Amino acid sequence: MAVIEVQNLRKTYGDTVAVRDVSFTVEPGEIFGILGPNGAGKTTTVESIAGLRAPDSGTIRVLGRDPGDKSLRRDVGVQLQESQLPDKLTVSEALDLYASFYPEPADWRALTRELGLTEKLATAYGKLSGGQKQRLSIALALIGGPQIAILDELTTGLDPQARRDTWDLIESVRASGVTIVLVTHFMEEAERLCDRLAVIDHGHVVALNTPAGLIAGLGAEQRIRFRPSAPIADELLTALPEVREVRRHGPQIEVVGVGNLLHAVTSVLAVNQIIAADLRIEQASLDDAFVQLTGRSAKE
Ligand SMILES: Nc1ncnc2c1ncn2[C@@H]1O[C@H](COP(=O)(O)OP(=O)(O)OP(=O)(O)O)[C@@H](O)[C@H]1O
Repeated sequence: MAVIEVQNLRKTYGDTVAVRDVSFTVEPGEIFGILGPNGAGKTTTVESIAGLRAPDSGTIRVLGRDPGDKSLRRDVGVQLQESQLPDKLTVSEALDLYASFYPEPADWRALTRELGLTEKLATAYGKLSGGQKQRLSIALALIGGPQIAILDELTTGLDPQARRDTWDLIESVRASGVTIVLVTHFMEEAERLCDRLAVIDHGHVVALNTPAGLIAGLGAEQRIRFRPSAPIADELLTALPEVREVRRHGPQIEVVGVGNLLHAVTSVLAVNQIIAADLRIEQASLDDAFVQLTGRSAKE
């Protein structure tokens, strides 16, 4: 059974339609990504799932319950974009306070270790850097030992090393059985972490698939370049259904095509006892898929 079901969600703020018509389900134990350009409606969608916004229409079920159901506070951990704590509260005080809300809190010392916050336990919230505040808000989302964690712009403001550490943490949280909903605009993050992604644009789901499925759905061309160890006739390659074009660049051959191009080309070479030296492959990325779907780059 799906742990989150969103059906025809719609939410407006005055004249602004933030979410027009969004539907998707999240399965137990998956890392589900919500990807989209600025203002696409991602935060409004996850805030509605977290019970923080009342939809104008549509239905949401979280663990089979209404998002407003108080019993969900224990089961759903939320890290939102702009969580604010009192400036004078120290990191350890904040963790103690949040842990006290839950009957079986997670071991926050282990969490802070994984998040690189151990040295900041005595530091006041107001004195933390943006990245440290971000890491604390992730720890606070996980402290209740939730079944579902909703993380909005998880690694924004983190340096590349901290971002990678956070990815490792998210993977270990998932390995412990937690379902994760991740709002992101980092393609690398989406590709590395997410099992499935909903791409949201102008308040609609424009694609719903695995990262690999989104890329394959482009029907995008791939290019393979190599130097054959012996002469090869173009016809041997152009006869393959995957191959669209063969170009020659001096000793190098460039093959342009679709589908499982690499397998098709290397099989023909093997049959003809030709070795492909200096083989390079250029493939479409999730970024390409995103641009094709939304007409914009995620970084804009
Ligand atoms: N509280 C609010 N009052 C009025 N308009 C809002 C409010 N919150 C969001 N909006 C508007 O609703 C639309 C969707 O916003 P939302 O924050 O859900 O998008 P988003 O995809 O999360 O964007 P971002 O990536 O920039 O955070 C935007 O046009 C935004 O300006």
